Amino acid sequence: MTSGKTEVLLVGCGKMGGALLAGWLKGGAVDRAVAVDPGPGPDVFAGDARVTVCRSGLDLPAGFAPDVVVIAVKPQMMADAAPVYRDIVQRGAVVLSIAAGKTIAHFEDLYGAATPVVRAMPNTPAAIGRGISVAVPNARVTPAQRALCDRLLQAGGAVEWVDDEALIDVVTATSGGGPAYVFLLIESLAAAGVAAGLPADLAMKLARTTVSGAGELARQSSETAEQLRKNVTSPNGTTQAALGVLMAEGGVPDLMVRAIAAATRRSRELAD
Ligand SMILES: NC(=O)C1=CN([C@@H]2O[C@H](COP(=O)(O)OP(=O)(O)OC[C@H]3O[C@@H](n4cnc5c(N)ncnc54)[C@H](O)[C@@H]3O)[C@@H](O)[C@H]2O)C=CC1
Ligand SMILES: O=C(O)[C@@H]1CCC=N1
Repeated sequence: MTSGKTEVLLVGCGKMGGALLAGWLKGGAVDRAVAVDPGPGPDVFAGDARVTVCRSGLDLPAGFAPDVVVIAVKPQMMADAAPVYRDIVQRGAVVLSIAAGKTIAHFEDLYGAATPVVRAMPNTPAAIGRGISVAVPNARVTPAQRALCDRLLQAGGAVEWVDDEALIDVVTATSGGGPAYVFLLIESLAAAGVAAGLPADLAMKLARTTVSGAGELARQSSETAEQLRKNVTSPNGTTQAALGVLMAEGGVPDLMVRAIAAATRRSRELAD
């Protein structure tokens, strides 16, 4: 922090890092950001005077001492991307990682055991301020650093903090990847409508509007999801006929358990 200003180093400015940066700039959470990415991701921010784009971590502006280093590269790129920031982290920055699987211990090994690290898992609705993140700090994170990370994550929507890092793998499986499951629902609903005879554009409009409308209703309503489902389901009606298929053994509830277990396992594998 320079005279009360918040300075961020963003490592990886792709879909998730870019969405977060857009939110920080829009909400004024960040006064200066240096975005490092060898690809075109940060180019859309080049016209913003608060943003400096670097193609490599070796080209950082001289004397740059950010308050926080946000790690937003793919876990598979971590070994290439992250080590170069050791000096800058050791100057006092908190590390905020949103990478799937990579543990707090991974960053302590990389940057030193005394490094303050927050491991967080956001999701892509952060791009419209409607995401949700879950974060866990290590013991080195000061209250001010935690508050800073909270502000940065809040630019993308809601934030929850937990103490048990193992939960982050399950969060990754549930809300991190969750938007993809919902988009698959839209795709599947539209394709099934087409298979049953609807024109493709009408089927997609019905699927997209129904899923987003139901999502908004779930957000605004005080009723449980189960009750909202029952409100649609007339006894012995059409929805009940469909749910008899979707909720049968091996149907959506069972599939979801298997899907979340598979993603959680994968998150744990990505730790290495
Ligand atoms: N996409 C999603 O829904 C979510 C992704 N994440 C996590 O966010 C991280 C990034 O994922 P995405 O944004 O989806 O991927 P992405 O591929 O869109 O972005 C990654 C960016 O890193 C850049 N990059 C590659 N090597 C680099 C290096 N050496 N230095 C700096 N930048 C480098 C790439 O050019 C790319 O722009 C991953 O660790 C992922 O687990 C977390 C939550 C949700
Ligand atoms: O698929 C992934 O590995 C990342 C983490 C959660 C969403 N995307």
